[in-house]
Amino acid sequence: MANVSLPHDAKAGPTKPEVRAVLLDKLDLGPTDHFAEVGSCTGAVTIEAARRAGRVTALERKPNRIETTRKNLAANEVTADVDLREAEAPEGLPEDADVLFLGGSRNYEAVLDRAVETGVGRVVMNVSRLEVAGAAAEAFRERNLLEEVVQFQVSHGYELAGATGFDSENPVYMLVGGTDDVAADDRERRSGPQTARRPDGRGR
Ligand SMILES: C[S@@+](CC[C@H](N)C(=O)[O-])C[C@H]1O[C@@H](n2cnc3c(N)ncnc32)[C@H](O)[C@@H]1O
Repeated sequence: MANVSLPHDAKAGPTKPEVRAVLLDKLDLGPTDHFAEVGSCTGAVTIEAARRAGRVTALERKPNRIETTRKNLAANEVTADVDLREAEAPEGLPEDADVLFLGGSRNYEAVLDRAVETGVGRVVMNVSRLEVAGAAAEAFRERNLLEEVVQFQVSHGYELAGATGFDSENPVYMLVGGTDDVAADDRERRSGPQTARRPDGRGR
């Protein structure tokens, strides 16, 4: 993966590189895709998306953070047309997005409603708080958007008394779905269906 340079900081983010790697696999962006992002913040995801999609529309509600996105974007090489909007979604969302990423959770139900109305093919949301993850999974299900829930945690090794200890990052809940049946079929073929049950059939 090409490096992302983030010389400018924001109070939240950036989405960590390992999380971005999984996210990019789920977003499955191609050169004809219009990617929309809610909560661009440091721009780490915006930059990665702008190297893969044809167009990017990135929204951020906080003026200082959209400025951070802008500066970090300028410090990196990207190929897409990028439109940065200071807006609180669902305000400012484009009508013709193919892929939507919610990195920020404010108004997420209204954002998902808009995704359904405008027929966004793939929708992915990252959540770090347990209660928000549960409510958001329910909101995806109610709108018939949910295909997969992925939960993972990254730990980084560090030198500990001549051996290796680990520092753990917060777990991430990634909700993956969309309105695009073809894309869903493709993903299912590649990675198997969402398992509501454990392979041993015990359903936990
Ligand atoms: C966890 S940060 C996202 C980090 C980002 N992916 C990165 O790599 O820097 C969440 C961001 O979403 C923004 N946000 C939350 N809800 C939003 C909404 N409805 N519209 C626009 N921005 C939103 C917050 O201001 C915050 O900057």
